[in-house]
Amino acid sequence: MSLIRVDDVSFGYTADRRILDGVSLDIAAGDTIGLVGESGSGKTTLLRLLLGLERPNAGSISFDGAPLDPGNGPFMRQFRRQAQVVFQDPYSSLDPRQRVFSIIAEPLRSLRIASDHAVAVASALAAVGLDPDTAKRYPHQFSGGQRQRIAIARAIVAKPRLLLADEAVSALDLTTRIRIVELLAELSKDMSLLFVSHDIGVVAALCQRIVILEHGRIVEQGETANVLAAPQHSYTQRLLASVPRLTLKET
Ligand SMILES: Nc1ncnc2c1ncn2[C@@H]1O[C@H](COP(=O)(O)OP(=O)(O)OP(=O)(O)O)[C@@H](O)[C@H]1O
Repeated sequence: MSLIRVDDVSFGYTADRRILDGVSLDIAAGDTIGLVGESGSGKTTLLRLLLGLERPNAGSISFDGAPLDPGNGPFMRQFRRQAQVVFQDPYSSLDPRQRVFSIIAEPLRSLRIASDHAVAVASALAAVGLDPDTAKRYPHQFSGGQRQRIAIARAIVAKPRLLLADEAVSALDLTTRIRIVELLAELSKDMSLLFVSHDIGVVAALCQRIVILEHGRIVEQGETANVLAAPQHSYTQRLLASVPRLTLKET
């Protein structure tokens, strides 16, 4: 069964401009999906709809078979526990005034999860390959790659079933990017992953399926290897021709 199902969704921030147009997408347990498109194609907007931060103007989104209704508080609390997000910029996404422990434990507090927070934070730090001592320090004491690991630890501390990553490696240098992609690949064994990126090379290394968005419409989707080997749509062909390739082996 679908974890998230997007059914013929259209959306505009204003009435006069449609950003997403008839988008349908299924994310099942265990899926790793790369959502690719040029800047402005609507990737982040789709992610905002998936998070319940915006409502579709037409069509529907469901999670675990139930409508994703931002107005339904108890449902959204359950949903937020199960779907977490990592953003692009590890410098602005972590509160500089809080210690790392408090940052990572934030979803446990806000979702009122009554686990042992110290144990959960230690386990999340271990999962992202950071030393337990990290918890006592502040974000400014870490590099961009380490900060992104902290942001990922926060996203996985409540053991979500779906991780949404919005250009989560784009701000990192090449070597760090490869490490974080490897980390996400490891974590995706235990959760579904929707990885938003303009970088087809990273998606090729990480995602089993690829979805291509052009001007708010899905123009092509399928197994990444098949789509990349024989892109059917002219937009995908253009994207492939213009984006430099990156594979995990290029270290
Ligand atoms: N809050 C907003 N109000 C009005 N228009 C918006 C808003 N956010 C985004 N847009 C517009 O929606 C369109 C799609 O933006 P979106 O951020 O979803 O694209 P994207 O594919 O994620 O781009 P990028 O790769 O540059 O992040 C753009 O034209 C953008 O200007």
